[in-house]
Amino acid sequence: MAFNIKPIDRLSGEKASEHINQLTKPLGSLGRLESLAVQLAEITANPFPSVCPPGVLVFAADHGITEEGVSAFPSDVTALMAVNFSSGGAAINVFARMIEAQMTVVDIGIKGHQVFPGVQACKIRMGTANFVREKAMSEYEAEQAISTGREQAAAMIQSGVKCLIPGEMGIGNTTSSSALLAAITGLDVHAITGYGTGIEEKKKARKSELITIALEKHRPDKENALELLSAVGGLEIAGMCGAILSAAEHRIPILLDGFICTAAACLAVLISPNVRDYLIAGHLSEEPGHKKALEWLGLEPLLKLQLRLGEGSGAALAYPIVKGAAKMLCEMATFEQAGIK
Ligand SMILES: O=C(O)c1ccc[n+]([C@@H]2O[C@H](COP(=O)([O-])O)[C@@H](O)[C@H]2O)c1
Ligand SMILES: Cc1cc2nc[nH]c2cc1C
Repeated sequence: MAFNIKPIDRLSGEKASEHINQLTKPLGSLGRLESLAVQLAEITANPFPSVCPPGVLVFAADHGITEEGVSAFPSDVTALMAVNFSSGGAAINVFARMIEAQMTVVDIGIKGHQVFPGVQACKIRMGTANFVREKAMSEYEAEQAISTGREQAAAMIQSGVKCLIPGEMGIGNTTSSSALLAAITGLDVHAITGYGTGIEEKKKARKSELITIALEKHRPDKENALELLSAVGGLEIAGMCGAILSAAEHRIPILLDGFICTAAACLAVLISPNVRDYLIAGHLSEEPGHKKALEWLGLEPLLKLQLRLGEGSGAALAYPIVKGAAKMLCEMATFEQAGIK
């Protein structure tokens, strides 16, 4: 599993930066939009980048750990939401239409034999195993899920997508993401574990306890993404990790969503550290571990809207800001063009 991710192109960034300084506005007056535009130039190796059209790629899978009562919802909701994605009624369908995004939904490990119309059928297995009892999946399955994500993103990019928005759906996946991040960052499990879909205090305490037990049991190497995914991961998290790596390989910016998506990005950075510079944090989720994950990556979120939905929703909402940064760089007049001395 080799990924060829080049460093971002500083020269294109410098050219973009010089151009921004000649545009008809006080120097630096577009604030973070300016550094974002420079980052887009560096990612794409083009001083005049475009992020249109965006592509939303949603991975859905189930989690064996739900047997332990770690979510406010039963795991059947993952399949029910896959049907909702098919019929266009989920929040991400609405936001994807709003930003004129291409959208693909991938069943990478939903429990059961149901086939979802319009959803890519790429099941690696029928949900993960309960990771407090046994490993969530084999390293081979983790690798297969990463490859699936890579292929799905490559297909989207092939069809013209210029900005990747990875999304997910998976009841129980905040437990998996907290376990992954506790292992990666070495931070206290309690500080990284939250209410997910909205569990009560007692359930949250049990959730932290289960994560601690699982990490003690499997002791994954904190720098080995495959070991981490195999021990306490999720199939949709592995899929997003592969999609993120693929976008970086193709010099396509990646707009991150919430907690689970950011956990996948941390794994991608473990696999190939250059990925970090291709990431843009769309928003800050209510899940407390998200702030820690963004700090680990060194990223500052664009929006803070108290979202905790997932699906790629927060990233889709942040997309117009990213598009605004690229459009400003490409379309504003310079002082010379406008005849202003
Ligand atoms: O994106 C986030 O930050 C986020 C935070 C909390 C929950 N979620 C979504 O809720 C589900 C996981 O929550 P839970 O409580 O079942 O672990 C999953 O489908 C995620 O998409 C997503
Ligand atoms: C209804 C519902 C929709 C979701 N979308 C992402 N995670 C979700 C969790 C639930 C429970």
